[in-house]
Amino acid sequence: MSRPKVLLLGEVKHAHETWAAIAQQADVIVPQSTDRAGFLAECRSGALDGYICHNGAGYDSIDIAACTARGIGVSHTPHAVDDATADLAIWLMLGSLRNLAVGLGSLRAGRWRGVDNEGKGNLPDKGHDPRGKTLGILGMGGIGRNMARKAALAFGMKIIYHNRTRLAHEDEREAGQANYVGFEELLRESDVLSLNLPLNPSTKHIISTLQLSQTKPGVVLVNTARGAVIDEAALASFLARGHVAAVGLDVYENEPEIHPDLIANPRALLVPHMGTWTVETERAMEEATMANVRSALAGTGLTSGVPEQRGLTL
Ligand SMILES: O=CC(=O)O
Repeated sequence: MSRPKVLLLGEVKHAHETWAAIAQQADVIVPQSTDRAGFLAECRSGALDGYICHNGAGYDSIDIAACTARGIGVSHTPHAVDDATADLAIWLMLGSLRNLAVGLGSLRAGRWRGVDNEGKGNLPDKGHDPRGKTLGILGMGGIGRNMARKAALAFGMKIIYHNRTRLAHEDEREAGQANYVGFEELLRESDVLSLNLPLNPSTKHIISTLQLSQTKPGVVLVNTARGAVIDEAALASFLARGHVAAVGLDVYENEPEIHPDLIANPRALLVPHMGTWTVETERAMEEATMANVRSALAGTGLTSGVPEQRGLTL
């Protein structure tokens, strides 16, 4: 029997031993093409068949329906990213509540807290403490729950959430005594609104003009999920008008482009998609990806297949 083939896209940065074990079992193919057409031709030559093991929690870059139709199983790395992404969401939340983007930017421009040596300029608005505020979480998967727990335990926040399905009582308790609410109530009641849901056709622009107009004046918005769950132009306009007091963003609709009004707005705390950018988390993600590769090679399917394919034999 011929050896299975494993196509490697990108490079292994941490999990070298696991990768070496895979290379003993399978022929590793590293694509040589430098453009899309060439790459597709290489895939057609037989390398891509069977499984796609994606190194990432979000898999909006993969057409799952097309894969399912062709019998291709797809995996992702859901749990490995939870801590690091939730940590960044907390950081963005605290930084936005405290108007830190203003201070960070002005300090480097030689203006202490926004004011230069001659006293010109404006002090940033005073920030707000998280304690006692309501954190609304849209999307209560692993990252949402992790953030909820930290926000409740460490910062004394009250947690409400909306999700496609309500969590079990025990899971709500562990997620900082989170209270399930309807979508509109979430918009109305949140002092901080954090987006922690996957991007797919039904969540694209789930936050747009209508939804933003239902939020509390002075709301703080945090997004570590995917840029396109928010209508970025609508967000920039609500921020410019001050209805949204501040935003903390790690993700954007057209990365690496960012809406110019967000770049220009000192109340936008902006990070270039670094939610999982830690040594430990990158390693855990690679290991999770390779666990899927090894399980597929062993003929036992995927260890963390995407939810859309749950129950299918692929
Ligand atoms: O954005 C990061 C991921 O989807 O894992």
